[in-house]
Amino acid sequence: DGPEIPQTDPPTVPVFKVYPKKSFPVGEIQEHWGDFNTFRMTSEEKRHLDRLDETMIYDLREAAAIHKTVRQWARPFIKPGVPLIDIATKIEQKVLELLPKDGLNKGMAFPCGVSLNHVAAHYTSNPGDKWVLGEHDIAKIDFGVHVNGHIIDSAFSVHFDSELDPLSEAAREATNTGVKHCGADAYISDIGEAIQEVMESYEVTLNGKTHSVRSVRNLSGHSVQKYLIHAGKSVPLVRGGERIRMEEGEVFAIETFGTTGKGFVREDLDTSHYMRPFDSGHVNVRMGKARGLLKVITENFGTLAFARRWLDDLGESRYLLALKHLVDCGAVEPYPPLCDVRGSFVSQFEHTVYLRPSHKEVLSRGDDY
Ligand SMILES: O=S(=O)(c1cccs1)N(Cc1ccc(F)cc1)Cc1ncn[nH]1
Ligand SMILES: [Mn+2]
Ligand SMILES: [Mn+2]
Ligand SMILES: [Mn+2]
Repeated sequence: DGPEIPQTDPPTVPVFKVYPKKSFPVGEIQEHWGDFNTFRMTSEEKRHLDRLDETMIYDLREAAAIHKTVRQWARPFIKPGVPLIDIATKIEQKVLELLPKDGLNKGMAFPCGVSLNHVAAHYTSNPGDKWVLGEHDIAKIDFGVHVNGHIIDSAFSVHFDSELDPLSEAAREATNTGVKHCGADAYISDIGEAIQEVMESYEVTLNGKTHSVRSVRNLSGHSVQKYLIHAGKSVPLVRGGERIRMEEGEVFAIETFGTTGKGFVREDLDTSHYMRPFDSGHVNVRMGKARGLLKVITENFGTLAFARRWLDDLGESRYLLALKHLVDCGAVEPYPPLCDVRGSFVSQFEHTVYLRPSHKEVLSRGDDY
């Protein structure tokens, strides 16, 4: 590591050169939820355990520093009249510049989603998408950054009509409540209940009609592991979840979605997000072009999610039939946009939280959200 290099405006210096010897900013430290956890804040043994996983915490903080730098830089051009494809590609390109991109060691963990209005998640422009952000829209900007497979998954909502303020505020506060209720040994069902209570305490009036904000009941936060964006535990947004506990050492993406619609999302519109199953092992694909495409996907994305347009960036063309074949034979999983009813509006905020032995660290906390 040479001497630290000050970040430029606009940011162009890879973040590991700005912070020498892994002195990346520390995320927001919170105590674990529950008075059954007070022993953690004091015990020497727990602080000792904190120090054991140095590489992971530094990788997460580096990825978080990049997420925060990029979303601050991007905010001025997330405005009405800007094509959605430009928002997604500019954010992705800036992430790759600040890492910098290094094969499967440093990169995007999944595509930059730009989901509008009743579309809650998993929408990003496919090649040729001409859609433009509108002044009455609410956009969910959701992107992932990883360093050595350690993923920061964080998202925020952008809107322009002040009528939508309570809808955005509801998700922001519900997510912060979820984050606050995280802790080693905390029940994920208790978190869901706390989230729903805050979310549904908000109401929003649109075109003279007042709605109580609802939690989307079939979306959830999720545990995260190395190179695996959803690691098996889901954190519900409503009461009545399973009595499953969070555990020390786990990383969670805590995300909440508020809606003026049904509070239930279905898959709709064209798929743009894809990901190989983590446990897929070797799949023998008969169709030649599909076999070649699977090789490109495995080499460039591994078990991380990718966008259809990223295949074009790699020089692939006329790949849709081969991609469909890979989906049909289970070699690649599609993640279509998740939509509430048309005409409804959905908001989202998301943070990545690390349950360290002595404290929890809200890695993606910035001074924006
Ligand atoms: O809805 S999920 O599939 C999920 C699975 C189990 C519990 S939540 N998903 C993980 C994911 C899947 C595919 C992607 F391309 C990107 C992410 C949550 C999420 N999407 C965006 N941010 N966080
Ligand atoms: Mn403390
Ligand atoms: Mn996300
Ligand atoms: Mn997530």
